[in-house]
Amino acid sequence: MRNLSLLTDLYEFSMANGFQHDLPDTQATFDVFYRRVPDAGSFVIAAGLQQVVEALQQFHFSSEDLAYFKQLGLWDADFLAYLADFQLDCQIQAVAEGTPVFPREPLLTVTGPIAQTQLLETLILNILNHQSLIATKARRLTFAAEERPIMEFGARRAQGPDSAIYGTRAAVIGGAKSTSNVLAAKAFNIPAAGTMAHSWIEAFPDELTAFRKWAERYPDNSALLVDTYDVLNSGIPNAITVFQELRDRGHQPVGIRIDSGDVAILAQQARKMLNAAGFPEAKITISNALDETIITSLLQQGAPIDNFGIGEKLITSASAPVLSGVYKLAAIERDGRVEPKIKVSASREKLTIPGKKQVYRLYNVGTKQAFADLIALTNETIVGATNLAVFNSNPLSVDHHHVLTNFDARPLLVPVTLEPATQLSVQVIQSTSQDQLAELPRATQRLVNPDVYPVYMTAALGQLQTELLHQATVSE
Ligand SMILES: Nc1ncnc2c1ncn2[C@@H]1O[C@H](COP(=O)(O)OP(=O)(O)OP(=O)(O)O)[C@@H](O)[C@H]1O
Ligand SMILES: O=P(O)(O)OC[C@H]1O[C@H](OP(=O)(O)OP(=O)(O)O)[C@H](O)[C@@H]1O
Ligand SMILES: O=C(O)c1cccnc1
Repeated sequence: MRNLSLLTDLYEFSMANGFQHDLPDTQATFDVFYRRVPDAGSFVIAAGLQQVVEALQQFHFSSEDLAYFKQLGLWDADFLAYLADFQLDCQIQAVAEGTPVFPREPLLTVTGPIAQTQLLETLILNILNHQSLIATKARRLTFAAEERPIMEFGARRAQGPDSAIYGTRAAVIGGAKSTSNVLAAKAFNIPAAGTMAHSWIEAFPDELTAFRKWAERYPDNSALLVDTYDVLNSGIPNAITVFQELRDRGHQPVGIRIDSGDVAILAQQARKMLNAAGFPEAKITISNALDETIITSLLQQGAPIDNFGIGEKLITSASAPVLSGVYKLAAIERDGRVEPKIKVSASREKLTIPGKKQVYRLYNVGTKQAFADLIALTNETIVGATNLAVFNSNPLSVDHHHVLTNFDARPLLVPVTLEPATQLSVQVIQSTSQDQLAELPRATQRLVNPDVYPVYMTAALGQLQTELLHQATVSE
């Protein structure tokens, strides 16, 4: 496992050095949250916690790191000695991977000595922002595909090895069923899947020979790529010939892949031809720069597609390539006294929510129907109450005050162990993610103009935010 402890911005070290001197014995709590959902969706699928845990388990500085720091000449000997003996002493709380999370609510919190918590900012954001972005994109694609299987095909177009490997992991959390990426398949125990490239077809004297050679070698994995020359006049007729030969030898043909042209029309024609030839069970896979808009359109056109192969638009989240998750100071603590902190900015949207917090998912009583989330201070007790006054957590909201009645509340942030522990498989994460999505109002999940899901703050938290905002603006 790599040590990623230097994968950070220089200023984190510079601040940590200063904190060691100027704020000794000070604990801090930072929150990770985001403000805007990529692709104008309504939620993000949280992903990457496992890799955060692994990075933190490894967090230390080697003798080469220390030699490099010395050479930089920026920090004093005390701080270098502190880094040499570095022992991470932070507590992490986080939502489970695969949880749909909404703007402004913390999906991970870090509490510990302020120098340490500051040092972790960039690394934690790097991991969570990437995987959550790709998991969210995969969820959109899965929604568009109406749960038809998606094969992740993006390794060749990902932005380098890490984004291919961890992007694939995130894609499966978001709903992809298999991957062509062998390293990711092995690392995360994901089904490895694939068909063939055009080069296979081109390398033989003709298409029929290429299909036959493939079927001889892989009689039970005969997904044939039919668009190298002419889908309707050559690709499908040749595939049918080979499927008949396979059946005569006692094998079940898998299907075809179409990778160019008007894939709705070609899939319709292909379905008719395969059915007429006695292969109604042969699957049709489509690929070629697919995204959720194209998939929605293809299904609206009635294209009889069984599987989607999706590469570049998934692995790079091409239409929305950034998730701007942030890491903001929520509180500091000294001599047992907690001091909540707020960041006021010229843009009201960027006002942070102060204090040590918990996030609750609220359900209609006795049901699994979630109707809102609630951010509360950790020292508040949230039970299914009648008449709980709350504030909208969106500083731009107009309907600021609400009263909630009769709900069940489930806390989302749970303690995360940094001790070695059994990992959940990505398939289990995918399936619990789907269960959690099923709890949300369906209209929050649609791809275009989804309903806004309310995220409230308790009255105590709302008042704290208002007070701190007032103090900060008065003291300016
Ligand atoms: N019926 C359709 N409706 C909507 N989008 C489609 C349809 N058929 C294909 N597309 C999409 O349109 C885009 C362009 O398709 P086209 O076949 O022109 O691709 P291309 O990459 O230019 O062709 P080629 O792969 O042969 O070079 C692709 O993203 C493809 O998935
Ligand atoms: O378009 P994407 O969503 O990224 O899906 C992956 C693409 O990668 C392959 O094309 P490529 O031209 O690289 O190789 P090929 O010869 O196998 O078609 C495949 O045929 C898809 O078109
Ligand atoms: O197996 C496939 O069909 C495949 C793999 C990667 C990229 N495009 C297609």
